[in-house]
Amino acid sequence: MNPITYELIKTDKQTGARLGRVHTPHGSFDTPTFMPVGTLATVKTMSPEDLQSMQANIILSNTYHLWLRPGEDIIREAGGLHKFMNWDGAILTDSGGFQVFSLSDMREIKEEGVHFRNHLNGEKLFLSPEKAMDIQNALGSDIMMAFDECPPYPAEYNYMKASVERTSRWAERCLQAHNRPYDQGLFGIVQGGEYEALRKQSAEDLVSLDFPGYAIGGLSVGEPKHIMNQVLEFTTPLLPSHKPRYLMGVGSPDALIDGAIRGIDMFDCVLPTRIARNGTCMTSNGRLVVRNAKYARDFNPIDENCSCHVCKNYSRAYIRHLIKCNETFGFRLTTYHNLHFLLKLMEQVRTAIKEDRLGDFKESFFEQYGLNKA
Ligand SMILES: N#Cc1ccc(CCNc2nc3cc4nc(N)[nH]c(=O)c4cc3[nH]2)cc1
Ligand SMILES: [Zn+2]
Repeated sequence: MNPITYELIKTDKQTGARLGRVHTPHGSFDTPTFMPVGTLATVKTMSPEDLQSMQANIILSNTYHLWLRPGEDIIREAGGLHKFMNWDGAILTDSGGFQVFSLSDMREIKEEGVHFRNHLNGEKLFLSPEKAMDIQNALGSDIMMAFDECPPYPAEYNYMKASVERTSRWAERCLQAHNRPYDQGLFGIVQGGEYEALRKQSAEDLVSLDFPGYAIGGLSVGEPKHIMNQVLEFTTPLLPSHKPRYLMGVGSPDALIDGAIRGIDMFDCVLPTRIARNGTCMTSNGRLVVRNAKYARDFNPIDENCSCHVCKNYSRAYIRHLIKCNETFGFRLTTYHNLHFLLKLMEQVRTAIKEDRLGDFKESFFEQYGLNKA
């Protein structure tokens, strides 16, 4: 039994977008979809009930962070991450590769794994493909990510080539070490930077290992938007059409639409939750910085086109007041709205695919959101 299966329902006649459905041991979800990020076993300020009410059905958590705090043994003893955080939807865990490279200094990449310092206390640590799999097995996530290197942008061709080849060897080691193939899915992560030949090499290496799904890594690392779109255009066709494709770290409305158009099924990003905590909201008319003084007496909802309970019951003036006073409830309200906004956007994208009009939807959304039509 393959724990993670994908059903391709239809493709959009106007673009390369696809409507699908992913099945996991903790439920199924329609794609394209957005996955809220819950790095430390919580989507910051959201309860599982909040997430259910906005119809989130898969969230992310993180191997590196949970390994450091509270440690995978405690989560294993709790019966796994679902029990520990009281979430019965699907969970995808990132493998820690990206966090090691983005959070800690004194990194030393060797064939066996990465030596680095704990970003919290400076102690020396070592993470390998095998260790990353052990931790994710203890967490019991439904979808695990292979341990990879996410090189910086830009990176020299020769460096990137060596890195891709090592990431492919690490992916094979992850498959060997993955001891719960019957109730956890392991996704390979395609690397290769902006280089078409290396993306091809990475995709071919990983497709030959027959993972149940594939992530496109090494993007959303500071490259210009058109580079990301180009990489997607020549990478997604290299991946099997009957398996899910996950673009890591992408979460702005325009990038979600552009990614879906290029055949991506799953997205995650801390953007909606992070900007919410500094009082910035996503709305159908673009970003709204609700902490600005101009909203002090504005008793309208964050977004008059939004049906979420925050927009039905609370005003910009009230939310601004809470944020200015650093009241946690204020962050709950902006976070709930932002996540609902992206989940609703993906529902609109799925409907547009159903009706073969995603290209038209992009035009009208970009127009109203105030985006150029790049
Ligand atoms: N606010 C905010 C905000 C903060 C960070 C980001 C960039 C996130 N980008 C990103 N996450 C990633 C995770 C990844 N994980 C792994 N294992 N491999 C990747 O190549 C990878 C690439 C990523 N690129 C975007 C918005
Ligand atoms: Zn709302």
